[in-house]
Amino acid sequence: MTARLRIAIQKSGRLSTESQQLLKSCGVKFNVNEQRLIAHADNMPVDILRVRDDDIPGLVMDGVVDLGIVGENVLEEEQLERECLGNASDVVKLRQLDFGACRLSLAVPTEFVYGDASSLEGLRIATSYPNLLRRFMQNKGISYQDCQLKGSVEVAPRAGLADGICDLVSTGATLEANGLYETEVIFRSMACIIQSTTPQSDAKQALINKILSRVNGVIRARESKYILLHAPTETLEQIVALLPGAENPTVLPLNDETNRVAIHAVSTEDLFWDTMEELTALGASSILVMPIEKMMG
Ligand SMILES: Nc1ncnc2c1ncn2[C@@H]1O[C@H](COP(=O)(O)OP(=O)(O)OP(=O)(O)O)[C@@H](O)[C@H]1O
Ligand SMILES: O=P(O)(O)OC[C@H]1O[C@H](OP(=O)(O)OP(=O)(O)O)[C@H](O)[C@@H]1O
Ligand SMILES: [Mg+2]
Repeated sequence: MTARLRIAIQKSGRLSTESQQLLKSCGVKFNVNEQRLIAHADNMPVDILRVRDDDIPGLVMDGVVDLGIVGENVLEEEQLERECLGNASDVVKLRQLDFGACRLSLAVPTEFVYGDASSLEGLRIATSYPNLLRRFMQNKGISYQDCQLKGSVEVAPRAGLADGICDLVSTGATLEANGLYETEVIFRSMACIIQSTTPQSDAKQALINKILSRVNGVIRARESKYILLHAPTETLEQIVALLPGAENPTVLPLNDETNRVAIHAVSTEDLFWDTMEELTALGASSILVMPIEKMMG
């Protein structure tokens, strides 16, 4: 009997819904019970472990689970931490995913006059990412005082705990709400899927390859659109040139029309309103932009 593949995802937080959605889109059928930390897929030998995101890199590095979905920020921080302690920190990053975009940034109170990172020389910086912060400051040759907090880092300056912070930013709304401004990006991050370096049985590796190939297909499909339109033959070339990434569209005749054709194309990018307007100006009509559910080959 094949041992079940174990995949760790965040239990609840910024990555949990999209991690579950991604696996479901790859055909892994499971139901999450809020009380249970493990969900068994009923159509594949796959178990989903729902844990704190900070624990995911370690679980993969230690071979407790086979795959994990986690932010690159958390992965990099854990790798630096383990390297610092002289512990093994190997994982294989299978691919970056298309969600969880954020950046780890330095930020200071609005009234702080910031020139460059050396403005923080000798000051206290609050962070949940002490290793990423240390690497950045060491590379710049700047010394500072470390104030490690697990959460609510943004309130540290106002609470008198620190002079600046190093924390995750996406829209910047949290910084603004706390009277801080972003001064320096030290790490850019997306969610990623990682694999343990522990050798797998052939059956398990085949299942990992299958899931990865489906992940690739799901993400390619999400990044693509199926476009249908009618075009005058005389502006056909200009119209095709406007369709992003659609090098070889299908061109079909229209019933009872000699000077207009139908174009079917897969575009690797979304078609924005501006392009739609340019297409119409070139005589295109009946323009349909449709989502693609799956892609392969
Ligand atoms: N504002 C954001 N926008 C997008 N992605 C984010 C944002 N903040 C964090 N992330 C990404 O999502 C991951 C999880 O963020 P979240 O805030 O849910 O973590 P957490 O509070 O540490 O959760 P846990 O309880 O699992 O430890 C982060 O490590 C980062 O990769
Ligand atoms: O720039 P913004 O769009 O405001 O996002 C940044 C905030 O998002 C994350 O926290 P989250 O809201 O996930 O809550 P948490 O602090 O409980 O993890 C992060 O830790 C920041 O606090
Ligand atoms: Mg966490």
